[in-house]
Parts: sequence; C-alpha cells; structure tokens
Amino acid sequence: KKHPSWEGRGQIMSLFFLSDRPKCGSHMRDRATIKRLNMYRQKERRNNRGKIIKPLQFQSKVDPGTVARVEPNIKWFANTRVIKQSCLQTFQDEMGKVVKDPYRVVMKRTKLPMSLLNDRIQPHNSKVHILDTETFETTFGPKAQRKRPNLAVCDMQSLVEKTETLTNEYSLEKDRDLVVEDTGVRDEVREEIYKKGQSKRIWGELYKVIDSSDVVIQVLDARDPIGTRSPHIEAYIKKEKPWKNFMFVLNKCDLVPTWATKRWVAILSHEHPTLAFHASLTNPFGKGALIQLLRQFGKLHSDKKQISVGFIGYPNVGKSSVINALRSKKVCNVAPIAGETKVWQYITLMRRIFLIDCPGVVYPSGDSETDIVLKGVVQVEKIKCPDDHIPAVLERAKSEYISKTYKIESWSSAVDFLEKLAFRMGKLLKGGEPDIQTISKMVLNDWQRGRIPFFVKPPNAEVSSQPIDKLKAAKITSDVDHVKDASESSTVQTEPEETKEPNTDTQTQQLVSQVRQNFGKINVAPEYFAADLQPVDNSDNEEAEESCSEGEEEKEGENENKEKEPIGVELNQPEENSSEPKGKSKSTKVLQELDDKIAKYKKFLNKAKAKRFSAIRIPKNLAAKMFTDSNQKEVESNLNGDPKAGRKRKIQNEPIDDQPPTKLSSKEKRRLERMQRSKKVGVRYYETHNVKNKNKQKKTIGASDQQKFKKKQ
Ligand SMILES: Nc1nc2c(ncn2[C@@H]2O[C@H](COP(=O)(O)OP(=O)(O)OP(=O)(O)O)[C@@H](O)[C@H]2O)c(=O)[nH]1
Repeated sequence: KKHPSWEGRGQIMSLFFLSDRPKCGSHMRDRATIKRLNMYRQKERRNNRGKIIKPLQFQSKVDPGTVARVEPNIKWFANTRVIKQSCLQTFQDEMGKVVKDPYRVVMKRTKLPMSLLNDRIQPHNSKVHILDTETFETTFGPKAQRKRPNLAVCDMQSLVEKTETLTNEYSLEKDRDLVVEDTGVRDEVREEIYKKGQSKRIWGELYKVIDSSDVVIQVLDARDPIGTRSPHIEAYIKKEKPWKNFMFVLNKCDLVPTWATKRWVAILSHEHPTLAFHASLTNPFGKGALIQLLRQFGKLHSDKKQISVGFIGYPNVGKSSVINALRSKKVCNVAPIAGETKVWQYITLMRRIFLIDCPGVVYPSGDSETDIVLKGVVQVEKIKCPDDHIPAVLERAKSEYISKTYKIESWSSAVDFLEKLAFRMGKLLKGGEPDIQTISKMVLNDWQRGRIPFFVKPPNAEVSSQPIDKLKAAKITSDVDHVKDASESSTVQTEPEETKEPNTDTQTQQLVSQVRQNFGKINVAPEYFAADLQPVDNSDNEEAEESCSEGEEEKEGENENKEKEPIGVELNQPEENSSEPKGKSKSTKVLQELDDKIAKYKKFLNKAKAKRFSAIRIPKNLAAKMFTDSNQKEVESNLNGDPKAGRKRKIQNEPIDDQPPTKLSSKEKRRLERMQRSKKVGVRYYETHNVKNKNKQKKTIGASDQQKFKKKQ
C-alpha cells in the first residue's frame, strides 16, 4: 500500500517537470537559481603556464583606456518601489524620532530604507554654501565657470526701488507668515456635524455616480437654488467629463411662488438646461416632462444598451424624492433630515433607463454655521445650541409669515419670540421656564421642512420677464409632457450657432427646449401674501393645454393622469395676462378665461370621479360649486332621458326606479352601496376612506349584530 506522502511527492515531482518554475514549495530551485549556481561552479581555463585562456563568465577585461559602457537595462529598476511624497515624509518623521531616541532601537536596519533618513532633502530655505566650496572668482569673476545666478536686481539703486514698492504693496491681511502674539482667544473648532456631506467617502460616492452616469442631473432646492448649487462639481464635469449631459432640476417648486420658479428656471437655463419639479408621489409636477426627456436622452445614446442618469446635489434637496416620484413608488429612503442616502444606489426606471441616487455632497465653502443649518444640511436634533440660529430665521423670513405660522403678533428679539412661542405651545420646563432649546429645534425643523414660507428672490425680480423668456433655453411656455422626437428636433433647429457646435450641452439644451411646462399647474402649498406674488404670464399655456389634450391619450397612462390634475393655484392667485388691454374688455376676458377653466376642471372632475381618483386638491368653494352643478346636470339629464348619461349614473338610478330592492343581486347591492358612499374626491379622502377604520366599523357592526342575535335567542 502506498503511503499518502509518497503520492503527494509524486505530484510535486510531476509539477516540477511540467513547468519551468516549480509551483509548490519555495525550496525547489528555479531556472534562474540553477543558472546562478552553475556560474559559481564554473572554473576558468588556464594554459600550462597558468595563464587564463578562457575567463570566467563576467570576468573578461577590456584594454586599459577603452571606453566601456554598461548597457542600461530596465531590470535595474525592477526591484524598486515608488512611494508617495506623503509616505516618505511620514517615514522620515516617524523613523527619525525613533533613531534619535536613545531608549529605542531600530531592528532590521538592513531591511529598512535607512538611506532615506540620511539623504534627507534639504528644505529650500536652507543656506546654500556656494562660497564655501567655490571661490568668488570662479563664481562671479570674469573667469566664472558657474552659470550666473539670476538676481532680481542688478544694482543698489534698483534694489532700493524694489524694496520701496514691495513695502508700499504690503498688506497685513494677506501676510500669512506674520507672527501674531497669542491672545489666548481662538476660533472654536467647527463641530463635525457642520462638515456633513464633505467627507472623502461621500465625495468618493459622488465621483462613482458621475463616472457611471451618461446624464447627470443636479437637483436644486427652489427656495435657494444658488445656495444649493455646487459650482465646483459643475466646473469639474465641464472640464473633466464634457461628454456627459448635464442639467438642473429645480425641486420643491411647490414651496415658492410660481413666478419665482418660472424666473429661476429662466435664469438657470442660461447656464444649463433646467426643469421645474415637485417631487410628490400623489401630486407630482414635471414628472412627465422629465421622463420624456430621459427617453430622449436614451435615444441620443442609442448605441448603448441602457443609459444611467445620476442625481446629485446638496443634502436634503430631494434627490431620492425625485426618483421616487419618477417611479411612483417608494424605491429610495426619504427623510426630512440630511444624510438619509448613505451610498449610491441603482434604480430601474425603464428597461433602458437606470437612475442612480447619490448621497448629498457639500463643497466646503465659506458658509457660516447658520447658513449650513438653514440650508438643511445639519440634523436639527444634533445641534448643540439651536437658539443661536433663530435670529437668522427671523431675519430671513418675513415677520408676517412668522406671525401667521406661529400666531404671535410681535416680538422684540429672538429670545422674546422664543419665550412667547414656548408659552403659547406649552413647552415649559419644571419651574415654568420656557424650554428654549426644544422650541428652537421646532422652529428650525419647521424651517427645514418648508413650513415657514420663505424663498430667495431671483435677481431682477422686479424687471419684466420678457428678455429672459426669449432665451433659446428651456422654453417655459406651456404644458408638461410635450417633447418632440429627437430626430424631429434636429430638423426643427433654427439656431445656427447650435448646429455649428453640437456638444452635449447644446444637445441637452435642444431637448429641454422641446419640453413644455405649465407652471400654473404647480400646487403651491404656502400661502404667500400679495407682496410676494406676481402675475404669471400664462398666454402660452392655452396653446400648451391644447397640445396636451391632443396628445394626452398616447401618454403614459396613469402617470400622466396624475399630472393632469387641476390645481387650485391659478384660481387662488388669479393670473393676469400682461399683454391684455385694460378696462372692461380685460375683466370680461378674465372672466371668460375663468369660465373656460371652470368648464375644463368640471370635465376633468367628472372623468376623475368616473375613474375614482384620489387626493385631488381643489379649492373648497370651487369643489362645492362643481359638485352641485354636476349633480344638477345629472338630475336634468335623467329627467330628459339624456342618452349620453354615464353608465354608472344609470346603474345608480336603475334599482330605485325600475326594480324593487329585494330583487337586487348581492353584487348589485354592493355596487349600489358603493355609489351611495361619498366619492373618492377631496382632501378628506383618507379620513373617510381609511381602510383600517372601514374594517373596524365592519367588525363593530358585525359584532353588535351578533350580540343582538344572541340576545334575541
Ligand atoms: N414640499 C416638498 N418637499 C419635498 C420635495 N422633494 C423632497 N421633499 C422633502 O425633502 C426632504 C428630503 O428629501 P430626500 O429625498 O430625502 O432628499 P435627498 O436629497 O435624497 O437627501 P439626502 O439623502 O440627504 O441626500 C423630505 O422630507 C421630502 O419629503 C418637494 O418637491 N416638495
């Protein structure tokens, strides 16, 4: 019987013979080793007089005086390592300390690059001992052998002049080398929370997203678009990745007046294509436009199997929310606190389009701590002194809005405001003292979540929007979802300069210019006062609405339907057409327009009722008016025997008129019940149609019925 170790040896031997280099065990000699050993073993050959007739390998000599050259060989460098300057520096510092320390010993000196310690590069400012080694004559005289040093001045006069000019130019602020006496007072080191979004890891994530994306979308907060922009990233993409399509999405436009959104879109479109967006699952704005645009991008990159769209931007601007809105479901985690997205993630929008969510990044800029807090980068819970930032809130938001939000008439200072609010909200400490910390956190949370109406006014807000509207970029004319085909758009080009230099930015610009957004459809949540509202020129919206209704059937089913929901903004803030004539004709025209709109909304509402839509926001008065009108019409049409009356209305009436209720089938009964219940329309839908409550009611009813039954028995 063979011993197992023999088998192993056999295998090793066979391996040895099969390959040049033995694969197992370092004790086996490889070809190079064998060659080297043979070299040692060799003997020179001498004649009978002892003279060498055949020298050893590498022992041959050349005649004295012959210029011999050693052939340079790359193998000389094969055994070297390249290290970074910073590593060298660390090695020198650390090892230097150990070498100087008499109580410590450096082990294995031969294996360490100790020469790096000894051959330290002298710092630039160390004294150069030229004259110690070379005389003045050889350096400066007529027999100078050295290259003449380049002196800034050639004589005393010019030296004096230069010194004088430098002295005049000197400024204390710019002097970084100035030694100042330590007063003992220093700026406090910034807390870690204020460095959110600046870590190497987060920037690494950003670069991964940028590298993997064909289209990069920077999401901005409509309340402060410039504050949430990152010029650094934009410059990086422009310089390093110019082939990537780049655009802005102005999110949270439901928190600012519509005119401001419109103007910001126009301003930002100067630099990059921009779309307005309201990221909401139930009532999104700009969703259809963005999806259509992404499709167009997909067509642009038809050579690729799929395209990736990266969403980047400041923390808490709503990148994940935009993705959720596009998917119409919660695919990314969303939270009102910054830093919810920790790592990048891929989401499939369509077969050919992938979305990439990126954690929010902040480029370290000169923002103060308050700026950082108010931009929503810091989690309020983590702020040590939240009351420090309240004065800025009171300064930035208009006092009218603060009064309205917190129902406090007036205040003399931030502390006074906080105290009053604490008393009003009942946030008191043990001895009846106002709990300033808690109340400050509440105010900051409200600010970050957009409960206090605030927005940064766009530049030249007072000037007419006419010149900007003429921009070739983002044609802010009308409705959402009308994008022409990419091929079509290239033929439609009218701008000669665009056709001359077709780069990614102009491509994106062209595509976005085909997108029409009806800003009137944004459902602005905060109630702004008249001073902050401006008439929005909606002259082109009508055209857009027409185009929308033409194309609406072919659009994306339910997604589109949601976008077409009528929103009350236009009715809350009656918009004027600036080009209209004044006087009577103007008012009649406005009335007529309103009538048209009401008619349109009625039509839509009827459709929505038929489809059992949820969460449609309609101003209360209007809804009441419309419901009564439509009910009246129904009654009239029933009386007149209108053949066009809807099927459901027929069903609703049938059992009452024609059939006795006892003969109804259970299915019909249920249907009848459903019809009699309140419609799934209106803001109270969730109160009345809560599934849990419904079941509860059922259960309680069922239980009470059973009890009654038992009692009877
Ligand atoms: N009113 C309003 N709130 C929005 C909108 N979009 C997002 N939000 C809110 O903003 C908060 C932040 O949204 P996220 O989607 O988590 O933001 P993010 O940019 O992904 O944040 P990070 O994960 O920190 O990068 C959430 O509370 C959202 O509900 C919007 O269009 N309108």
